[in-house]
Amino acid sequence: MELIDGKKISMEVKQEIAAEVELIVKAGGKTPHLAAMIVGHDGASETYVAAKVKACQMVGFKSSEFRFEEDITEEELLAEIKKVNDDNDIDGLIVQLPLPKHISESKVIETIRPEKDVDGFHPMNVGKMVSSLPTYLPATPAGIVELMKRYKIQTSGKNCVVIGRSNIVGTPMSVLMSRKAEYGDCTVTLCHSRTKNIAEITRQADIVIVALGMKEFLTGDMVKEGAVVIDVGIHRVKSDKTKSGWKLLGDVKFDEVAPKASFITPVPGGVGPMTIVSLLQNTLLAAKKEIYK
Ligand SMILES: Nc1nc(=O)c2c([nH]1)NC[C@@H]1CN(c3ccc(C(=O)N[C@@H](CCC(=O)O)C(=O)O)cc3)C=[N+]21
Repeated sequence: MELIDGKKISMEVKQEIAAEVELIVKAGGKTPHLAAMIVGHDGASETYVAAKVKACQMVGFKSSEFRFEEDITEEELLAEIKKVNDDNDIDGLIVQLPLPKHISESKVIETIRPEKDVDGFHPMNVGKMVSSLPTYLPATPAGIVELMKRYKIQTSGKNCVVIGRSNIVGTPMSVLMSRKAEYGDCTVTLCHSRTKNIAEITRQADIVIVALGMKEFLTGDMVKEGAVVIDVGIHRVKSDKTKSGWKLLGDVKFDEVAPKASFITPVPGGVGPMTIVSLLQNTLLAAKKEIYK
């Protein structure tokens, strides 16, 4: 079993991005600028946005945070997004999800200009992805692909099972793994809450990508010997064994699955750090105007 070290790979990619930013700035180009909007005071969102700000600093990007109270109206939030759309200094914008119930996520996503949608959530960019056109790939799936590429994991012709059909992970992940591109080329099965006999399906998988948001869902008996296992889940649970009193668990029962896996991502230190790196990569593409000229 080999552990896929997302922390280490994310550092390597950040160094590559930093080197490129340095060249761009030396040549008189624009410093890439990523903006994040966050509504309310959710703990996990705070951690994530703080990590994003730190990552921007590491690679030499400018970053901005826009914070709003839980009771901001949808109209007000959309107006704020339009301001960022028109701000020529800002290359990329992400609006931290989930949003309070009175705000429509799809309206928010559709208000972000596709040129600045570095999450890759706008229907225009989703459509381009599905059509194999150049676009910003959704951050988590793109990070997973980057990890598997760097560990030289062969995917062509393999059986890939994705568990979870969210717009931000499961659905785009299944698209990326199935398409005929320089990576992917798998036979993909997308499982979800209505799937029958899920263990029977996952036992056929050469690659299992688990993104359903249920703590320790994938158990040892559900995977075959030698499978590649990618854990997208992140759950904070109480623990009396750690200094902070908390620990993180994934969607995979790590201790049972790891001994059977050929490669496996840990939580933390697997997929999470790569999500942030993908946002940086997309922001660099946005600053260079490589997707939308
Ligand atoms: N518009 C939007 N875009 C997102 O990309 C987005 C979002 N909303 N909402 C929430 C999810 C979640 N997400 C994570 C990113 C990094 C870590 C990460 O760095 N995790 C560390 C641990 C961090 C910790 O200690 O909590 C790790 O796994 O090693 C986790 C989760 C991005 N998301």
